[in-house]
Amino acid sequence: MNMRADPEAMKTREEEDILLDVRNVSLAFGGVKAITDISLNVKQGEIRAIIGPNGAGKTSMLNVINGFYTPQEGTIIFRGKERRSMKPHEAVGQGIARTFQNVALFKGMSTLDNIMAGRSVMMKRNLLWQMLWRGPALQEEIEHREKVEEIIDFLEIQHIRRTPVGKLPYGLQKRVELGRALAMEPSLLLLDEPMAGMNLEEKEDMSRFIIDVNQQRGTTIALIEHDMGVVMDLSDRVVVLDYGKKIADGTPDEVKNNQDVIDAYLGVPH
Ligand SMILES: Nc1ncnc2c1ncn2[C@@H]1O[C@H](COP(=O)(O)OP(=O)(O)OP(=O)(O)O)[C@@H](O)[C@H]1O
Repeated sequence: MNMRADPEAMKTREEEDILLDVRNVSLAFGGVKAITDISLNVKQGEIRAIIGPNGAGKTSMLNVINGFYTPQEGTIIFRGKERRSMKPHEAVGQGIARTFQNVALFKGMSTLDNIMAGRSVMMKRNLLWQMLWRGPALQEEIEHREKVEEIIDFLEIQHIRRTPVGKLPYGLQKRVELGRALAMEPSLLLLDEPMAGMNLEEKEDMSRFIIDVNQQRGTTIALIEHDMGVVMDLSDRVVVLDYGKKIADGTPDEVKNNQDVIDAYLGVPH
């Protein structure tokens, strides 16, 4: 049978490609509608951007995806399974990790320990287990440390491994935060404004690492970013929100030339 000619087979293949499917989600805080009936999906292996003017609902959407907020309406299907409510720590267990708009690291701890802290969510052995069975627990810790070292090499931050992160320039702090999220080995990595507050050189470095994470580690990425140049360069597909609604969804070129998007950014009333 010619698979190309079979619409059902093609549909199934497309569904298999979808890692995250957000369907008709609405979220309100009291009377404030942060998200109104938004559907979007993230395909396996892509870099997906969520953009829009201030207050458009981007962060709310990221918080819905990672389980921090439970929407009043709609469904979320991740890796083919529907879920309605989930705690953020469960998101990590399911393979979703994120970074934050303002760096959220343990400032007094070293780079190494911060990334190790990300890894600790994956450690199976609890304290009692470690006391009773030192051998296997030690072996497990060695394996986790090897993974952390691999991330430190990958992000080229060997030279700051012992430095307390509070003493690092902002761009490097953001890179350590990326490392901590990678330590969770996510299948979906959420980045909330990864370039915020960075200078041009730091932005170029971060862009390169995001592409490397995607291409070399095969991690699917969904990101919020205000820097349009970065978004258009990095993303495979872009969804545009405005006043909590989806106004466009497509390739960077399609979105760039969409009149609703141009109007939203220029502040044209609609
Ligand atoms: N916890 C909350 N309580 C009440 N209202 C909220 C809350 N979080 C967001 N909102 C409101 O929901 C709307 C969408 O906010 P959100 O932060 O998701 O937008 P955003 O696109 O991420 O904006 P920005 O680019 O400024 O970060 C705004 O009107 C905001 O005031």
